[in-house]
Amino acid sequence: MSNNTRTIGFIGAGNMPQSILGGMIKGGYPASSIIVSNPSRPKLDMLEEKYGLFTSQDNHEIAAKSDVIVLSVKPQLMRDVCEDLQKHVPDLDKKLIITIAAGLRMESYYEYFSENIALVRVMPNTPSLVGEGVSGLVADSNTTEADRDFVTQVFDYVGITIWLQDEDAIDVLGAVAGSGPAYFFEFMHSLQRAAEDLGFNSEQARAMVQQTCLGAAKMASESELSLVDLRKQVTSKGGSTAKGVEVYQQAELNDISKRAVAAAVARNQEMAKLF
Ligand SMILES: NC(=O)C1=CN([C@@H]2O[C@H](COP(=O)(O)OP(=O)(O)OC[C@H]3O[C@@H](n4cnc5c(N)ncnc54)[C@H](OP(=O)(O)O)[C@@H]3O)[C@@H](O)[C@H]2O)C=CC1
Ligand SMILES: O=C(O)[C@@H]1CCC=N1
Repeated sequence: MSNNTRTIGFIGAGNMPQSILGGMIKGGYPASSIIVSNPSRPKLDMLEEKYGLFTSQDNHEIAAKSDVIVLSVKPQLMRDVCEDLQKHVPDLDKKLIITIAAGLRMESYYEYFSENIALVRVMPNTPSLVGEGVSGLVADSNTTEADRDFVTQVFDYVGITIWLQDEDAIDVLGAVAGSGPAYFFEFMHSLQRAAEDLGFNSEQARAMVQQTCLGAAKMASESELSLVDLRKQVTSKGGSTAKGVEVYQQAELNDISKRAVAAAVARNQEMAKLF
């Protein structure tokens, strides 16, 4: 990729930017072109030590040094952080701005900065750290094709990229894939606890759950069969799996997933109005 390396500066060093930049470096993006700011030192010290990144507690310094700024703070802090950058950092409309915040609409960023910024909204997820992320992307009309190619390349390093037509779709992708790892961890933990209740120690219980999950995900991604057919392959007629699956079906798993996604979409829409 490196015919297209730009200095990329993360504003905020929390879980999500750590997953993205860790995955980028693993994938071969030069660590010397990744810089990070954060108010407190511990995460910055870790990033310096682990990857040799340039870091600063000063958002202005990182934004000024960047060709591409990745806004990586919580939605409720975004207005303050952006308005402060707008006041102190020159030429923001000559840089590419990426935001990974959930919910907040592009029109909010035009309000914080100006309507001239080139903006891409990305909704990533934490498996980016291990190169298995999902990133939904929407760009505004101020971005160039080269900008969009750059963003695709960056997020291809950390998983799959899905360009979307509009911001409503990014809210839905966020509620399925952005939040999704938490749903799977919740489910895996419940299965772990079920094994523990029946006598397994937590180490064995976790090992069998996580390996089963990994195996199932790998089969799903390598198979041409539908998820329903893959499930049927495990479910012997008159056997034990049918009994277990029946319990999930009777508990209306489809409805539970539908309600979970709808609740997360609603919160994204709410955050767009609140902050
Ligand atoms: N986590 C996830 O799975 C996903 C998160 N996102 C989005 O990513 C964004 C970041 O989330 P996440 O990384 O999980 O959050 P975290 O809570 O892990 O991290 C937030 C970070 O922001 C830092 N911070 C606080 N104030 C400022 C400031 N004024 N300037 C710069 N940095 C600041 C905090 O620093 P300190 O430690 O010093 O307080 C902290 O390191 C959010 O907008 C979220 O919507 C999107 C998709 C998935
Ligand atoms: O919980 C959140 O708001 C963020 C967005 C998707 C995952 N984490």
